[in-house]
Amino acid sequence: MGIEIVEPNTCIRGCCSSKSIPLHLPPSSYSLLSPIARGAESVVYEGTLNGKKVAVKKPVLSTSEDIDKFHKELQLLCKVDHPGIATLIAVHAKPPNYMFFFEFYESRNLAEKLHVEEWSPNMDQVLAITMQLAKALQYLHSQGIVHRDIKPANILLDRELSPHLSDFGLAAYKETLKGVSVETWKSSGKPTGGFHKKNMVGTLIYMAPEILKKQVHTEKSDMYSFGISINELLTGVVPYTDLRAEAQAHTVLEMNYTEQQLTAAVVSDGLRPVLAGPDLGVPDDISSLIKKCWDGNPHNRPSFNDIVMELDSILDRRNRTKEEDISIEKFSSAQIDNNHVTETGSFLSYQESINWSSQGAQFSKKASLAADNSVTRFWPETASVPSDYRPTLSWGSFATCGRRESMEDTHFLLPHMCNEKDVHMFGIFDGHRGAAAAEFSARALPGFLQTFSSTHSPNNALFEAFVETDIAFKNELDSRRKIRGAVQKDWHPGCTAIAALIVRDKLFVANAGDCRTILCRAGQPLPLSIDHLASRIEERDRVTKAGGQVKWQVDTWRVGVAALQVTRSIGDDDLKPAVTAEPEITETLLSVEDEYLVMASDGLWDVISNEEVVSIIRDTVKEPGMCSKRLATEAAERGSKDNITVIVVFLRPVSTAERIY
Ligand SMILES: Nc1ncnc2c1ncn2[C@@H]1O[C@H](COP(=O)(O)OP(=O)(O)OP(=O)(O)O)[C@@H](O)[C@H]1O
Ligand SMILES: [Mn+2]
Ligand SMILES: [Mn+2]
Repeated sequence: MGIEIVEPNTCIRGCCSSKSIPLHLPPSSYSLLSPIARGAESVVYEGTLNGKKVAVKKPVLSTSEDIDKFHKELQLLCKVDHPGIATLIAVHAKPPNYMFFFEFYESRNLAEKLHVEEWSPNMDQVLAITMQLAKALQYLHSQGIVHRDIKPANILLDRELSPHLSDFGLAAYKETLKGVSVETWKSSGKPTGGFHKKNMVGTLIYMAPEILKKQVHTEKSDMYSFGISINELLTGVVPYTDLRAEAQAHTVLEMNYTEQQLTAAVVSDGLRPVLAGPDLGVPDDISSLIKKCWDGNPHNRPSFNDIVMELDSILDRRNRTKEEDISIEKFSSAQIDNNHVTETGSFLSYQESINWSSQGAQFSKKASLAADNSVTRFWPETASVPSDYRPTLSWGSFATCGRRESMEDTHFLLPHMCNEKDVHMFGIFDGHRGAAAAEFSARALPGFLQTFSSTHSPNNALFEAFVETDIAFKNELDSRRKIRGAVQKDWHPGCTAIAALIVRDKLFVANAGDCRTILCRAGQPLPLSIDHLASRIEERDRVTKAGGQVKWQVDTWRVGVAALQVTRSIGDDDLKPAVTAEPEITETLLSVEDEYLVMASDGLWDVISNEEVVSIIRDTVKEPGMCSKRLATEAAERGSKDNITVIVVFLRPVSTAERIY
């Protein structure tokens, strides 16, 4: 890229040097644009270097130990060069600015790709990624380097979706690890915490049992994390938050465990995530390779030389059977074509075949197309004194139909909405009289919000988005009602809805119905919505004034002939306008005291109080998906009879130490 290497090309201490990577940059050659990730140990920016888009990793350096760490990471990065490893282009290794400049990888990290975008790769893509990673690790190990933090969040994908291993913050030379063991440490007499922080590195769910047992970290632990990560790639679920639990693993997977219990289960009971198997179309040879990688005994795990060889022969076998398949396919598709004409009409009835999600998505698409025409951004920064505070988000969700036969809850997760780095939105919809309204709204509402973002304040945009979603759904139903037999005339599906919108340091929660959002602030739950139930006097009055009927029926106050318990909703057009779609909205200024948000459908709040939610999370691995699952499972155990959907959004970075214990 034509950056001149200024001799001597060494760091200021002289411990790092490189022939090809410039270690000194003229300040005019680079600039930092916006931050794209805030980790526990660094901030990663999008930036430019000599006009080229790059990722700039700027470690947080507060102690001299941190600076040692920077030099250690740099020494390693100067040594490695492999297509499966994130490419270091240049470095600024002089005080006060310590920065790594990396090739920019456009398609995010694998964790976001799988769990935020909900990407489901096909088997060819999985195998290509697995092979490239295995080769990168084979190379690293051949150089005597152990990575120690292999996990999907540290696997970056380029445009072609090829993986590049990144984050050498914990990597080390094999021989330097040999000196550290529980024995040598014990004699030094330091408190236990120090040992854990320094040596129990990585993220709990990817950690090999020997590390959890506080034995020494060897290169064999990389194979373990590799196995867990590839299994996650195949199943698409975060380890131990799996719905597809097999009977034998089920007891522990009920999520009734704390970090310590999970550790104990992994170490002593040999607990592992549910293995990707034939039900997902995963061939046996791949399943058994994963099993070998996560064997409890490090000596039984294959080396990366073995793994690459095994993958080679798996790919080989696959290519051969593919050739056979193609000839079979040609034959059978010809047959289907012949039958096609006679078969029409024998499919599902029309009513069943309406896909309400995609109807909603169409509205969303139309709305966003309209919004794209204006160049305006989402609520651009105004002149009025904005605070510097920006929450650092991580999010996860869990949804289960619980004891019900069908699932009528839906939700959406839209962090960094429309590529706005400081605008995020999350929502839950709890359907009744069918799932149609919930399915429609989860897709339509974000699109409407977007349309109003250029003309309305966040408050008003949320309000209008709820109202417009309700109108769009009614129109959609009405037009179906005109087609004979399309939908039943007396069918009036509805849903409650809650949406949380974060715009920089402000949080807006809009609610219609009995989903609920709480904020954990300085360890205490702060409710951000009030349930709209007919049992509330104000709501009962409002409904009656608007022409609705509220009666005590069976066990509680209910609205109309439909006997609805909630007094606000989207849909329910037989009860409009009394049961309004107009939300109540709260506005909260966020600050460092704010820890996380919990949003959930009434299936959770029926049996768990706000305070209990906070104390359960206190006791759970600080991973939002796990917290969500733990809460939902707890609610199910306590006898909740409803569908349960939970979203947890952390607002502060969770340090590596907290993630472990
Ligand atoms: N070269 C890159 N191109 C695009 N995105 C990147 C790049 N490097 C890092 N990122 C983004 O920044 C995130 C954090 O990077 P990295 O893991 O190197 O930082 P960290 O501070 O060590 O984080 P952690 O909290 O995981 O220890 C990555 O998960 C990825 O989303
Ligand atoms: Mn990382
Ligand atoms: Mn790191």
